[in-house]
Amino acid sequence: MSKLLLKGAEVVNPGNNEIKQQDILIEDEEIAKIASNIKVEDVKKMDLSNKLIVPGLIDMHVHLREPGFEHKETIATGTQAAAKGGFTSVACMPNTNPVLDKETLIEGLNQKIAEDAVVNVYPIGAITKGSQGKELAEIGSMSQAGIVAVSDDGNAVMNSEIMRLALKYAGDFDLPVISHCEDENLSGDGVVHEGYYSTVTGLDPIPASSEEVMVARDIALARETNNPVHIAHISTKGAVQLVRDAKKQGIPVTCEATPHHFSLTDQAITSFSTATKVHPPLRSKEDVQAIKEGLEDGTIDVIATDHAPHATEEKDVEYDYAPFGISGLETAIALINTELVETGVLSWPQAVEKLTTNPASILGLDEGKLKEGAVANLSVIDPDYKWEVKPKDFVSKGKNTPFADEELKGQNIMTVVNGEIVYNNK
Ligand SMILES: NC(=O)N[C@@H](CC(=O)O)C(=O)O
Ligand SMILES: [Zn+2]
Ligand SMILES: [Zn+2]
Repeated sequence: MSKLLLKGAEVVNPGNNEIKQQDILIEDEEIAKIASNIKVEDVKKMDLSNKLIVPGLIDMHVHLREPGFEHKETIATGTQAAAKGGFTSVACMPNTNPVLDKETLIEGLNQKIAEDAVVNVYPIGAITKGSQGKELAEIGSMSQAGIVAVSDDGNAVMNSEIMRLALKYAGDFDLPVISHCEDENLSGDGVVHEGYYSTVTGLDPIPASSEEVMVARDIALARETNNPVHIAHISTKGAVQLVRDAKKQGIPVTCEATPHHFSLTDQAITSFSTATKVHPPLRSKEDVQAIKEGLEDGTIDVIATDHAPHATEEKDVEYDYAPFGISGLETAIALINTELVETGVLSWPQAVEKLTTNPASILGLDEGKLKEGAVANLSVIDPDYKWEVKPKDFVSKGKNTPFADEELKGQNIMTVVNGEIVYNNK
């Protein structure tokens, strides 16, 4: 039996908002014991004092790009980036080529995951065939193949009747619908948030209403069907308020925010760097403040990276022509620590809840808790570690980050998946 004893770490328990100094003993793939001062013989020991141990983090929104866009990312490189970032599980979006819209494609992906992934990967299936928004995809049979949600992420489901049917149909299989909220007519050819900085840069604007009308629509559909909708990458003040009000009425809606949307405002676009081009666009100072308030008061359930890697040559073009997306897995923990924990917006247990138990409950995963007898999925975070973001050091193929050369504090230093150390920088 292989045994590993993690000694003296600050163990973060999201459930009861506490941090407690404890040892954790891992035997094979299980957490055998959590207690203070565990004494055992014949064991590999690691001193982790002043480090945090958190339940394996779950990123419920990543783009792994396989099949079809292997030049941007693969299951191998994307999951290695996840492991480095402290994530032991990711849910991957179906906007690949072909779009993951049927059982055989999910089965093919599962095969690839079994061969190449270093962390747990849960596929998300498309809502509509080809994510074209016209006809429902084979949600029922994809559910047999193990998808954890459906989404046409990257595209809006513009037809409200299709979205209503999707909610009902997905509900029959207990699958949440993850909505990329964007009214494509309002977005038009826009590339940045509509406001002061779109005016001064002359870049084409995307109004906040493009997101908000769809959030309002999806809330109405969730109320009517009583099936859960999860709003991806929420980014505006108005959208946060809509979700807050909906939750008060008991409507089954949840939402997530990304690190880039709580860390950066649209001022960043004045660099004209295509690394700042993302869907939804980086928003105003007031919107960023509202995201932080939503995280703090629980309106925003989840922090997810929306890891959207693109090849350097694809981003190395004029702003209008670059693809939307930010490579996020390897900077998430540092941004959460720097922007939310150090500033008092969230405690570590509160942040960890949005990275473990909350996404697990939305996706129906039996994960996200450190407890004896559970599979050993955990990460070790050094909250004091200062480092500079160097995209060339990313293990993701996507070097597209707007945080290049920034000094951040906090980083994941070790990741354990199913009892095995898959990343170690201790
Ligand atoms: N977020 C992005 O800017 N891009 C995503 C699609 C998406 O999440 O909508 C991508 O697949 O590149
Ligand atoms: Zn999206
Ligand atoms: Zn996405």
